[in-house]
Amino acid sequence: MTTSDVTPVLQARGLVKRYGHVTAIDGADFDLLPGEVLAVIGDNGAGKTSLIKALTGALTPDEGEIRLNGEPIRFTGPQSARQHGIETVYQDLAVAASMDIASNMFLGRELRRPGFLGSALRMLDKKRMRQEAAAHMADLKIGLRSLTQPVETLSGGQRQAVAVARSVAWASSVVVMDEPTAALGVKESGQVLDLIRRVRDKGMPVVLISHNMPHVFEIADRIHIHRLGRREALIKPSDHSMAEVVAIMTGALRVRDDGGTVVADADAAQAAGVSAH
Ligand SMILES: Nc1ncnc2c1ncn2[C@@H]1O[C@H](COP(=O)(O)OP(=O)(O)OP(=O)(O)O)[C@@H](O)[C@H]1O
Repeated sequence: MTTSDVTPVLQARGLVKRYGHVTAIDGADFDLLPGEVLAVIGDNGAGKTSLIKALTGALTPDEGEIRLNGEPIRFTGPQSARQHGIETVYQDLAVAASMDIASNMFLGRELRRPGFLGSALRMLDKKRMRQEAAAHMADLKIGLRSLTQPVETLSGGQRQAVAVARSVAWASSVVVMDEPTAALGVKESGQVLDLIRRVRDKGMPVVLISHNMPHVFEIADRIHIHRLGRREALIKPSDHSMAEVVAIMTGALRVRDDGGTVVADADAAQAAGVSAH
């Protein structure tokens, strides 16, 4: 079976978003296949954030179509995307620092005690939240000593693991991660990359926005290269060198339909030390 036979989990065609005279998304396409880690890369200002916002309901595109599991869909906001199983892990490690790990897993989706205690007195079912949080952590092989520990006592990598586990627990279709290793050291980044692999191996497709080319090459099944508001290329890391990918991202090389490259800007290609093939 080729990739063209598979229905993408999340797909976009011809997305456009204008802010006054600035066109942040300029006819962008997007395809995320089941079970893959798709890296989204591009220069500063290329429009990655805007594209991801459109795909996660945080902005409404002016034009174009989004499909979820083959069905056209319109998100009315981030909540609507979440209801459709799309969870986003934001760059700023969006966790409530003073709350414990289990409470963070259920932030905004707290479980109430059964019966009157929950429905009338709104009492939380802390025991069940801890049990379920522990099960999710174990499922992703995240080793944390105690789930009653406040998140502020965790390392950056552990916090990121909590944020990832939370989104995986609630996602039924897609997990989007915005620069998940940006704030982390080498060892912690490695642990988060391992975690992303485990998420993928559970069958959950991951969209990974990253500026870190070694991380992208280490973990991505395919790379969506964004340039000037649209998808410039969709490639496999095994088919291209890192220098080529950077050259495609900056416009020095262009990808042909057969996957080869042509020089689009001779000076820039020479400066980047790449040639067409
Ligand atoms: N709310 C907004 N109002 C006006 N212009 C915007 C807005 N959001 C984005 N833009 C513009 O759209 C373009 C794309 O921005 P976007 O943040 O999507 O790029 P990016 O690839 O994510 O960049 P970076 O990697 O630097 O975060 C930029 O020129 C930006 O200034």
